[in-house]
Amino acid sequence: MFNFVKIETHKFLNYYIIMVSYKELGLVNTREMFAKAIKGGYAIPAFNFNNMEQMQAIVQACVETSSPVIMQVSSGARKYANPTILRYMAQGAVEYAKELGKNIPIVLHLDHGDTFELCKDCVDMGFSSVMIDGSHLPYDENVALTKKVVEYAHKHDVTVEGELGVLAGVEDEVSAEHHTYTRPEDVEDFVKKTGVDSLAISIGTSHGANKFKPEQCTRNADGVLVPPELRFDILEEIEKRIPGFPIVLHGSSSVPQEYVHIINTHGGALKDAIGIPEEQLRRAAKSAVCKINIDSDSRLAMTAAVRLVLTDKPAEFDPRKYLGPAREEMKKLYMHKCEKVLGSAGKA
Ligand SMILES: O=C(CO)COP(=O)(O)O
Ligand SMILES: O=C[C@H](O)COP(=O)(O)O
Ligand SMILES: [Zn+2]
Ligand SMILES: [Zn+2]
Repeated sequence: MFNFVKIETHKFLNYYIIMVSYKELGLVNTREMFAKAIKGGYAIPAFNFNNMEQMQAIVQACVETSSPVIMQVSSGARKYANPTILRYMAQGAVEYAKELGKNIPIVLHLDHGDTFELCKDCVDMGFSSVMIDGSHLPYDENVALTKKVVEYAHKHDVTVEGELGVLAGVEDEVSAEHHTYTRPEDVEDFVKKTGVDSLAISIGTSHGANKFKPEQCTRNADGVLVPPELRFDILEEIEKRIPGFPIVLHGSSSVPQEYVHIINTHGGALKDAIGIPEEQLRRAAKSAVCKINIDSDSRLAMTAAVRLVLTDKPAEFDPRKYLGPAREEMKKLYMHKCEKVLGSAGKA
């Protein structure tokens, strides 16, 4: 019934873990989801989670809006929450969605996998999708590593996301104004040689809450900072070279200024927090972009809600009294993304 994987960690002692297929957990891979999203002109939300409140908020929001969803975990999340606990949380998410009355398609995805071993571990533990991010490597090494992951993952019907081009910002230790945009002339070769199911590209987004410096922005009539536009010309060129191929956008938080304001007026100190305007994400979602990654906005929603409660009710010390409102705020944010930005609402 069970498949055991032997992990040799010691000369004399062998450890075994139970291999699970994501299908046994009620999860789905991204194949059908992406095909429908490209045809329908919308994008699937890929929300990161690290804890129970985020998981619950994602499921509640996607059930209520009837949206398919990709729940993703980074290696940092695996370290923070423990890999086994996260896997059971994803399984719990599937059961929770049913309990809430809707069997929405849920993908459990590894975000920014950096080694073959990590990706293999996730496939063996029941992930239905993995990202191998070789974007920082020389091109040929990125191809070789990605191909190796694809070969293993596809044996288990797990889909794979690769990446070409370097996102500026925290991830790659390059400063916010330096991007290495994806070279459209590489994408066809990369997709053909590796067999990946989707491709993350770099067209001006970046990770975190400081995506642009104020000097890179202009001001609109209301005095609000407007960042430079994403490189839609590169996206269009990529679409021409690999028509209908699923494209992924990382670093797509919008950094809602309401949250930044609440945080900064309740003891916080966020400086120059600027994100991707929603209008540009709406435009991207209509194209071959079929997965949009959002993590920072959820962190901002949670932090704003917690700061509000702790400032306004300094005698409060029951975590449920601040994590509960934080969960409610994240749910509102996720619903907004599905309904008003990505267009995934009603597509489950
Ligand atoms: O790309 C992301 C996760 O892989 C998240 O991006 P943000 O930091 O813009 O939310
Ligand atoms: O891509 C980065 C994601 O936002 C995950 O971030 P993390 O590595 O801090 O968990
Ligand atoms: Zn990357
Ligand atoms: Zn990312």
